[in-house]
Amino acid sequence: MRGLYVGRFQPFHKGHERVVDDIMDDVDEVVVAVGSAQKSHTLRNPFTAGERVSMITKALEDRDETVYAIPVEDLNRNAVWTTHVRSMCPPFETVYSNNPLIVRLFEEDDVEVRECVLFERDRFSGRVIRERMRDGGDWRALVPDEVEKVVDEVDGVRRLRDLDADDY
Ligand SMILES: Nc1ncnc2c1ncn2[C@@H]1O[C@H](COP(=O)(O)OP(=O)(O)OP(=O)(O)O)[C@@H](O)[C@H]1O
Ligand SMILES: NC(=O)c1ccc[n+]([C@@H]2O[C@H](COP(=O)(O)O)[C@@H](O)[C@H]2O)c1
Repeated sequence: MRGLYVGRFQPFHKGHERVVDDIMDDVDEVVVAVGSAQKSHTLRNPFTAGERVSMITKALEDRDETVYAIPVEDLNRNAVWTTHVRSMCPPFETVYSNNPLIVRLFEEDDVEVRECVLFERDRFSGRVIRERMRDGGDWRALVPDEVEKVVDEVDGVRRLRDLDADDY
């Protein structure tokens, strides 16, 4: 059985890692859909799809279960987005999400949706991490070591600081 977990993962953090580990208790393989794949180089979406795939693949490579990290671009038609996701991913039976739109779209498609338990959401949040990167706070403690390496490899903190605040 495969489970689908959708997010933007800007960046992939320890809260996401915990969710994937919880999903692995339920299913044999996890499909991580890297949403808004076309977006990068903005304050809300600083990292490319390839960089996010690299973060997820490396952070989870020591797990026994197979993880597929698949970029999925946004579509200007919510009504057919689930079909679009299916067309990009290996078959899955269950979706894990707290995003109300995603829950609704998959439930209308008769797919079982399960809630993700939030893990220290006040710290483990993409927004908090991006703000710390910009402001010089300690973001490194909030992401897996492998994600820290990918951010450093692409000089991600400097990229974020150079971005225009109006892009958020
Ligand atoms: N700390 C966390 N614990 C458990 N689930 C989380 C946590 N943070 C995010 N999630 C869940 O992971 C999914 C994907 O999250 P997403 O990529 O939007 O990260 P985020 O931290 O919410 O980022 P942002 O602050 O940029 O919106 C969502 O369903 C979200 O609810
Ligand atoms: N019509 C669409 O393209 C559509 C619909 C629902 C969710 N999504 C995407 O799913 C992802 C959900 O992730 P977040 O939980 O980070 O918002 C985002 O990338 C969002 O753009 C896209």
